[in-house]
Amino acid sequence: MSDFADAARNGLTPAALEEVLRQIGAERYHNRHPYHHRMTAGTLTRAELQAWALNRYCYQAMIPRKDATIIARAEDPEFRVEWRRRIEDHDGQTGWDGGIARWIKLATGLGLDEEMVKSERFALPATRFAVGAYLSFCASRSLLEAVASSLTELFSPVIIGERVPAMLAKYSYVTEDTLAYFMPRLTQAPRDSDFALAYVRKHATDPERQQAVIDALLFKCDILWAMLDALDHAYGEGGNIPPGAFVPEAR
Ligand SMILES: O=C(O)c1cc(C(=O)O)c2c(n1)C(=O)C(=O)c1cc(C(=O)O)[nH]c1-2
Repeated sequence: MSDFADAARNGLTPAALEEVLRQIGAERYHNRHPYHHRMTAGTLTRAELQAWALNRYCYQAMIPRKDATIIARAEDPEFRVEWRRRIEDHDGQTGWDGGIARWIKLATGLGLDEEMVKSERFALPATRFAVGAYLSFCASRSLLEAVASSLTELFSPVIIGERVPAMLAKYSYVTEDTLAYFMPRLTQAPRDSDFALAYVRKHATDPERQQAVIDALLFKCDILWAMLDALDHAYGEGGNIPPGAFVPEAR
């Protein structure tokens, strides 16, 4: 395992930088997390799947606000035109005909109450902190770091490809309709990450900026990892549900 602490020490070519970023994904993306492994093995309880959907809703709902923050900081109109498609993907044209609405469908398909999920009141404390940390990272760091932090999306088709077939095969109550969120992501995520990767390759021109990009991706992997750690701790066997967080009906 690498720590990537001084990976850009001597300066990297764009291709070498991309290689480091892909290595980070291979080593640290949340498809390596035990919670994900249990999901694809078919051994999560229905309560654990519900808790995952409920908590991930907070992440999904924050994404367009994060992207609006990035747009607000971008001076290049061509960049803004490209980036605003991300907001449309999640909000749709009416607010409730895009990705956020499809995530609600996933949550209700697993048996959760729509208003309860939307309220975000029953998410884990760590989910809230992780989501807030991602938002404030993108508001306070350089535009380059904010763009780089989205690069986990390079790897999301991999995790979606593991998750969707396994969920359909292993959980009798999960239907294709329930998982409709993920189909558009398979084309949206590569489109978005191709643009973000080209931007990073072009603008990370010295060792300091290259290291900042590397650290931004590490940070983002930590955000996603921390969210699954928190689910495991709360809802895994012998888990501790924090006061105020979602309590499944039958455990
Ligand atoms: O299903 C997943 O595991 C997964 C991961 C990620 C990611 O890697 O950040 C995103 C998504 N899904 C996703 O659906 C999504 O819209 C998204 C936006 C972003 C981002 O950082 O801007 N990541 C992700």
